[in-house]
Amino acid sequence: MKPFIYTAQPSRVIFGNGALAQLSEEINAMGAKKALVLSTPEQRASAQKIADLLGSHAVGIFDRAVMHVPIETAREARAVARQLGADCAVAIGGGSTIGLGKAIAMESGLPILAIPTTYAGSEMTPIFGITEAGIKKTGRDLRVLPRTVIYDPELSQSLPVGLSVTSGINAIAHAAEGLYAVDGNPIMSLMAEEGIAAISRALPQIRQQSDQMAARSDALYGAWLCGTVLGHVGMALHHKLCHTLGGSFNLPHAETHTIVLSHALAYNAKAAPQAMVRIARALQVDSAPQGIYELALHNGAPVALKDIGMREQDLDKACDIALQNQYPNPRPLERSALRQLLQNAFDGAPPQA
Ligand SMILES: NC(=O)C1=CN([C@@H]2O[C@H](COP(=O)(O)OP(=O)(O)OC[C@H]3O[C@@H](n4cnc5c(N)ncnc54)[C@H](OP(=O)(O)O)[C@@H]3O)[C@@H](O)[C@H]2O)C=CC1
Ligand SMILES: O=C(O)/C=C\C(=O)CC(=O)O
Repeated sequence: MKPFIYTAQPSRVIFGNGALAQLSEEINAMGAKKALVLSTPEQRASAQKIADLLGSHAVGIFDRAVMHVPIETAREARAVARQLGADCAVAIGGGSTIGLGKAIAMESGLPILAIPTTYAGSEMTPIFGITEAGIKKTGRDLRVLPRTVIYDPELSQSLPVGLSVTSGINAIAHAAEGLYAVDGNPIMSLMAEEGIAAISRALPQIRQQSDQMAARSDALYGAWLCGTVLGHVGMALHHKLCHTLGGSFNLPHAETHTIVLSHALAYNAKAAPQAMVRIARALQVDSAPQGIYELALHNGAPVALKDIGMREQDLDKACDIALQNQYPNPRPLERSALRQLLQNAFDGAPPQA
């Protein structure tokens, strides 16, 4: 066993069908009495349901969360929280809404209770992201780690199948990179392998029948595990590429992760053989990169960057940005191999080692 350091992060998880019924009890346990409920405009009805459940312990709803937390939205939400005297934020939705809660917490220290309905995993991490003047900055701060997380699979039943598949592969990406993280540890590796297995068996079932509760439960369980890995260990090439493509070329988050992952794993395969064995074992396939590619392909997810808005003439620029600011990665970053990786991802070609 290699030496390692493991620092557990404090968060309380309530998991199960109907777990939302415990919301008021959990808000009381946090010592909060004035919750500000957060959502996207489209999920306003869910936010209203939360406010109704909280009754006099809800002071308002802020329903303007959008992807990547623009600083203007963060400022607006912070001001509303202050005006209403909120003493906690309840975020229902995906990474965009939970990210807005984090932007409030970062300034005010308000505790967050998160109710995730996608598989992105932000609820389990102390990572925040804020976008200012077109540049997204991310960082880690324990103040933004949600205090309590309620995972209720019933709430994810309405997540469309396409989004469920790409969001699930977004979660798998956290676990896959966690398995070769420079600061990895055996606990996170156990969670990573179990998380990949749970999500990869759930996605084909969700595709067949999107409201199948056992599969929704497996997927959310996997998302919890994979999000925990993201929160505890450092990510590498795959996440860097996705942030570059999302941040500089405005590509959609989960779809970008879905397309890039098989290629990033192929790039790292020879340098991280143990991680590849564990990913393949979790997927029940022979090859980790090919297994991820087929998981996307067979479940109707996009496999080519050209199909989600990337322009071929921007691939060189994307490669240059991804090479800036060196970061730990199992295989050193080599320009020509990285450029080929991006070309393969652009074309939708199968991953090549
Ligand atoms: N800080 C961290 O640790 C992490 C941050 N992130 C960040 O989070 C964002 C991505 O998170 P992600 O969850 O993929 O994106 P969103 O939160 O934007 O959600 C993705 C989509 O899911 C839809 N959706 C969510 N819940 C439901 C539901 N119950 N029923 C129907 N549709 C639903 C949303 O619809 P609608 O718009 O209609 O609400 C939206 O179109 C990115 O900005 C990413 O950088 C991601 C992972 C970790
Ligand atoms: O960009 C952020 O807000 C922070 C982390 C992530 O998005 C993780 C990911 O790329 O899925």
